[in-house]
Amino acid sequence: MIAIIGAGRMGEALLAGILDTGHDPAGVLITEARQERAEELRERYGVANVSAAEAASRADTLLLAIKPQDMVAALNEIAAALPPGRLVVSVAAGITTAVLEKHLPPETAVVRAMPNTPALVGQGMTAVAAGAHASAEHLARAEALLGSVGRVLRVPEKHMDAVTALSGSGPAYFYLVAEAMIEAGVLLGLPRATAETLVAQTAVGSAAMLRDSGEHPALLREAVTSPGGTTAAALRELERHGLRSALADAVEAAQRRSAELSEG
Ligand SMILES: NC(=O)C1=CN([C@@H]2O[C@H](COP(=O)(O)OP(=O)(O)OC[C@H]3O[C@@H](n4cnc5c(N)ncnc54)[C@H](OP(=O)(O)O)[C@@H]3O)[C@@H](O)[C@H]2O)C=CC1
Ligand SMILES: O=C(O)[C@@H]1CCC=N1
Repeated sequence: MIAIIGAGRMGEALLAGILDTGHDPAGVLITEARQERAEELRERYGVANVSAAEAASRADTLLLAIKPQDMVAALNEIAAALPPGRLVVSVAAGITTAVLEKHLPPETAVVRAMPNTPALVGQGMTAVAAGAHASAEHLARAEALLGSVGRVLRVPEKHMDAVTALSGSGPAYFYLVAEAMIEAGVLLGLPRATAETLVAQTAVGSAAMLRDSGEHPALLREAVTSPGGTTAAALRELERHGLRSALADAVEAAQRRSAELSEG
């Protein structure tokens, strides 16, 4: 039995992705504070909403997808009802395995994970790091669960804030670029629907080549850039506006924020 504590945007992405892989909804519980939201998820996915204490007592694996700011209160609720031998996986930004362990019964196996929302369509990217009491079997169990909704990479925990800044928040950067490109197409006079189709498929195609061609992105970009052509003219403008340093500053800010969240 799996319990997802906090079925907000990330919790739902994981829930949908896990069920899509053929997992029986009867084997998944959710704990959601708002009744209306719980009812919506029950109707959409056929999963039952239970209290944190019931989830803790019934599920072998607890997946914590609540906001970092709500984490300590939720851990205290869970700890009171958690039998020995359970696995607790947290996807909360910034919350270290040490903080999780501190608020759970001694020796509890915890895994800190950082997924992203493309898990919803089975294309997630998750990094995992084991806590002090998680065995190889626990880590493998967390990897199998998150691997059902995309790729999983083991990283040392000291890299988790950087991972959060790059792949956890990363989809938002791509969506912002997509949004800006669509608006630019509209500015050039394209119908909005046409601009949306052109940008979405260009993103999908570029992502597939980036992942599957084995080529470095710089080489893929060069292949698009014909001498004296349109792409070179566009790229000069992107460089002039500091796209690379804007991204470096952005991921540094996200990493700093992730580290701050662990301070409560
Ligand atoms: N969104 C993303 O792309 C990613 C998010 N994460 C992490 O996932 C976590 C959730 O983020 P996100 O989904 O964006 O946020 P949301 O606010 O959408 O989801 C949090 C959910 O948890 C519920 N909740 C709060 N307290 C409790 C509690 N004690 N018991 C049960 N449910 C509770 C909230 O209910 P209510 O609305 O009523 O408060 C809400 O539905 C965060 O820790 C974030 O760092 C990680 C990777 C990517
Ligand atoms: O914005 C956030 O804090 C969360 C963590 C990674 C993506 N979303």
